[in-house]
Amino acid sequence: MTTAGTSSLGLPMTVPAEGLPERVRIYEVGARDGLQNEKATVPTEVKAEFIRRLARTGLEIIEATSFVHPKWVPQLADAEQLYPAVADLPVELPVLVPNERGLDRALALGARRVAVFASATESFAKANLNRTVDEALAMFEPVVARAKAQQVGVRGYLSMCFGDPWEGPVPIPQVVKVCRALLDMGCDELSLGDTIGVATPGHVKALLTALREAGVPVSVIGVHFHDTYGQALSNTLTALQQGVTTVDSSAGGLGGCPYAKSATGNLATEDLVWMLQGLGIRTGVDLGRLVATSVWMAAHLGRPSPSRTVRALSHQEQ
Ligand SMILES: CC(C)(COP(=O)([O-])OP(=O)([O-])OC[C@H]1O[C@@H](n2cnc3c(N)ncnc32)[C@H](O)[C@@H]1OP(=O)([O-])[O-])[C@@H](O)C(=O)NCCC(=O)NCCSC(=O)C[C@@](C)(O)CC(=O)[O-]
Repeated sequence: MTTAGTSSLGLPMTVPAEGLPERVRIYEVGARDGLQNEKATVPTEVKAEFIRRLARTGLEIIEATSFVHPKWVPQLADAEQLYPAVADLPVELPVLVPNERGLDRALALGARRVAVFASATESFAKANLNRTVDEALAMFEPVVARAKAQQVGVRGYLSMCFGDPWEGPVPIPQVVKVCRALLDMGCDELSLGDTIGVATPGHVKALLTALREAGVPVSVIGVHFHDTYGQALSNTLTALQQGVTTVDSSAGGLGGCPYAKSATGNLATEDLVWMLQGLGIRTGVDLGRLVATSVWMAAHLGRPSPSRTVRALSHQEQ
């Protein structure tokens, strides 16, 4: 590989190998996916400061919160207070909205990017949205239509794309069908969720191949891996080799889903940035600042970050 200077940490940077992108768009989900699962309530001001610090690392997309029913996700019940506290940051701040009620709440605060969240399996659709897969899609249709009419960007998450804790391995055609439905209703982009972290690289390649064959352009696909079996980075690399350039991750590896048994932390943004830097792929993120932010957040949560990179680099600094 050809070298292209050194990274901020003094590591040799390489030019991306053939078949890998020059830049990856990191979609940071720590403040939403990460914090939605915390047992102890995180004060709104701490969440706002977390998002401000994340914005100073160079991250350009920071999912802020969810406008869901507060009884379903009590940890994010402060969305009305949090969103205005960060709305003036010079970054994109998407929010989750499950239905028109959620969209109304988000639009009232000036949100410009929203995300609906579907499931590839009936069990998770019921557990997470109290709906069948089709009923959930019907609930999203007016949300997407109204958002698009106001030039608000819409992401379509799809959970349980690989395995489901109740149903086991998820057939690829079932996943492709819901992806198509989300795109056909007008979603601008998809995020393929390995909600419980059971995917492996071969499965990732097979799903991305099937989506390509079904006419889904890879440019609209993002990947969202959890690290239960330590496969999140391998899965990400496989996705990049298949042409994906949007990767979801969570600062410090925070995360999990309150409605999915065995969902563990997301791919840590630091681990992702470390790998991408080593591959010579640009992200715009300052890894040192990001590690400091996750160490700061971990202190508030009262436990160390599970991210290997956070642990390695924060030990180096001591
Ligand atoms: C979809 C619902 C609301 C259905 O929940 P439901 O109980 O069926 O709601 P409903 O439509 O029957 O309405 C019942 C009451 O809730 C109110 N209500 C209804 N909607 C809202 C709202 N938006 N905001 C505030 N209030 C709301 C509504 O107004 C009504 O109030 P009432 O008339 O009885 O006084 C519920 O199931 C819900 O909020 N679910 C959210 C679950 C969630 O947020 N899960 C985590 C996100 S998904 C995830 O983490 C996975 C992901 C994305 O990261 C990717 C991956 O890893 O796979």
